[in-house]
Amino acid sequence: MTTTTEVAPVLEARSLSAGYRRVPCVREVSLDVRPGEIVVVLGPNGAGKTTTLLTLSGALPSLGGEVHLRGEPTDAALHHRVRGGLGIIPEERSVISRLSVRDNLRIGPGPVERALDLFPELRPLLRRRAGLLSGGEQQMLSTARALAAEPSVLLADELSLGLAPKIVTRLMQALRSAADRGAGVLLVEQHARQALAIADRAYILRRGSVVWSGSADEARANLQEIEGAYLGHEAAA
Ligand SMILES: Nc1ncnc2c1ncn2[C@@H]1O[C@H](COP(=O)(O)OP(=O)(O)OP(=O)(O)O)[C@@H](O)[C@H]1O
Repeated sequence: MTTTTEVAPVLEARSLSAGYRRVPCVREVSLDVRPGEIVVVLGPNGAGKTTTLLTLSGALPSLGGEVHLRGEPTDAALHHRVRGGLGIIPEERSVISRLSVRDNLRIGPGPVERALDLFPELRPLLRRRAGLLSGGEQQMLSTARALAAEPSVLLADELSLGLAPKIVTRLMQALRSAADRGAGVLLVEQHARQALAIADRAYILRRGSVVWSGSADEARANLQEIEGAYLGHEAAA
């Protein structure tokens, strides 16, 4: 894994506030992601992880602070950010059920062949309707589609949700490889262990604020304390 603190961030939140109907549930969050690293955002249900990711992507407008992409402040909408090199794997699998695997890849932002090189498991499934795939296969399709565009920044939300450990390992490996090829990856996860196994750094969000940040090594070494202090249910805080 690379230590990249001397490299300029590809993605930065500076005192970012975000929420719904003008009511912030994320307050003054600052974080950054550098090329070649995986940064994981951990936190209990309702901590504001998805809201932060959606606001970084441009899918939700910010309610304060700034988002910087490759050093430039931006308030562009999601599709502009995607054209500028941002990739997103949203929480709800973004495959189109009635289309074949091939057509789902065709409408993606990158070449179909590159997606298939990244996930050869999809080759025998090309003619199948995406709605008939297993959850793991659908997540591979979403991930392949996003990675085929070789994004310089990739945002992934709860990639592991409801999936078997073997598939999760496969997906995490694909993110690690993308980072090793130079992408900055921001991964939102509820399950700390598997995400920390491939991450370089971590932030913990609780009630809309960053309550801990450090290296993934540090987080792994203190996981029990961190889980006890920060990753319990919001209601129990
Ligand atoms: N579309 C929405 N409209 C209004 N409030 C919302 C909406 N989506 C989320 N919220 C609220 O915003 C807060 C933060 O939610 P968010 O989904 O960002 O948390 P999270 O950390 O991603 O949790 P989870 O792991 O459950 O997805 C919560 O209080 C949630 O109820």
